Amino acid sequence: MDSNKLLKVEGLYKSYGGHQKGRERNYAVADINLSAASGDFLTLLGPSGCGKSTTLRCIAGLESPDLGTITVADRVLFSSDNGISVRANQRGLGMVFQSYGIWPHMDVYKNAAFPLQVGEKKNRPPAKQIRERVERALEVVQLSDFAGRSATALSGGQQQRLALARALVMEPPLLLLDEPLSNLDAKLRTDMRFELKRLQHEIGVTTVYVTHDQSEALAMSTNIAVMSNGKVEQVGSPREVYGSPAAEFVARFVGSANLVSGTVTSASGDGVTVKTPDGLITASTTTDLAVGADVFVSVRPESVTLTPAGGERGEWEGVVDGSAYLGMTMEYRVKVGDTEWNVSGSSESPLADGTPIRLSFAKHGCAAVPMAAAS
Ligand SMILES: Nc1ncnc2c1ncn2[C@@H]1O[C@H](COP(=O)(O)OP(=O)(O)OP(=O)(O)O)[C@@H](O)[C@H]1O
Repeated sequence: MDSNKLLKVEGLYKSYGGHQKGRERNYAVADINLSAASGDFLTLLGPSGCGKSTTLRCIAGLESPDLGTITVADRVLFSSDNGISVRANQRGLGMVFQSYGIWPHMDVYKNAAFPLQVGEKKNRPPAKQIRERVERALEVVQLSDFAGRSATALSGGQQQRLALARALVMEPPLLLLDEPLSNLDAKLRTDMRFELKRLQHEIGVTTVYVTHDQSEALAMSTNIAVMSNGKVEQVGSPREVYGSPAAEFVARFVGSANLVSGTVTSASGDGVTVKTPDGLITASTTTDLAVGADVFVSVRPESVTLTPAGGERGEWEGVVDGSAYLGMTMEYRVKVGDTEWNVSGSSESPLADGTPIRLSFAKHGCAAVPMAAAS
């Protein structure tokens, strides 16, 4: 793994509830390998229970892993091989969780200053430095004008920013955020997405972010680790995991892709042709797929073009089975053979339900992934 990385998680395993002799250990996360370069925004994305929070809590020092190594800025925080386990409050990391943990009896300034004022007096920074750091953090999150206000008199978004300020006063090398936007209403959540990304970029603090919301992950991250069942399925840029999923789970979970099964009939470089019951389709792939391999082709709704069809039935012909007007775009349900497809199209000249149509595909929106053994 690259030694220039600010965060390195290697071979991380964590099980809960002890181990019963003779039974196979049940890992909440197993063999997690992750890294983040300085300034990266790494998101752990996956469905409930896949192990995102466990991974984050192991990095924070709130859980003790069974095995593995965790290094931040060349400092080993945990190593099962070397018996190292630095306590959470000694790791110097910034954390914000779903419940912001803001003290209701303190004003905004005192809340932000709190982490610098706890602990033994001899370890605290001098008062002048505390003041400067708190003022800087409140300025970054644009709460300077609220310093004297009671924390309970803040809106949800302002409380979220205060929690962030409190994590930033420590000037941590790494910021850990566990679903910090999940308590906000939909509109504020979208606003805070931009805000958080702007802040993170401005401060340049390396961030690990946990969410199950794929649009949040796509909008904010430099890298996304897609997790399922305690494992990392793929790590890549938002464009990579959305446009070139490497595994069936990723294709299903990220975006609302159509998955069509078929067999590879020709393979060249990074492209394959796949025979499906409804026709041939050309797709890109990031995995080595041989002729004869069973695959799924993931086709993004926006990569399909619908044109009215008539006369003889041929390849990739179907019927509009439902539609929804979404302003700029139309969302269509299209019946092709036995399958229902999701297709988005322009709302300028909408197609009526029951219209016979032909589907064509943009190759860059079609990605072939190996069929998972269990499916
Ligand atoms: N304290 C615990 N004791 C026992 N099992 C736990 C504990 N915490 C988590 N688990 C289990 O470990 C697995 C991973 O949980 P984790 O909270 O890491 O998932 P997650 O992806 O963060 O889910 P969510 O999005 O719902 O928070 C789950 O099966 C969960 O039930």
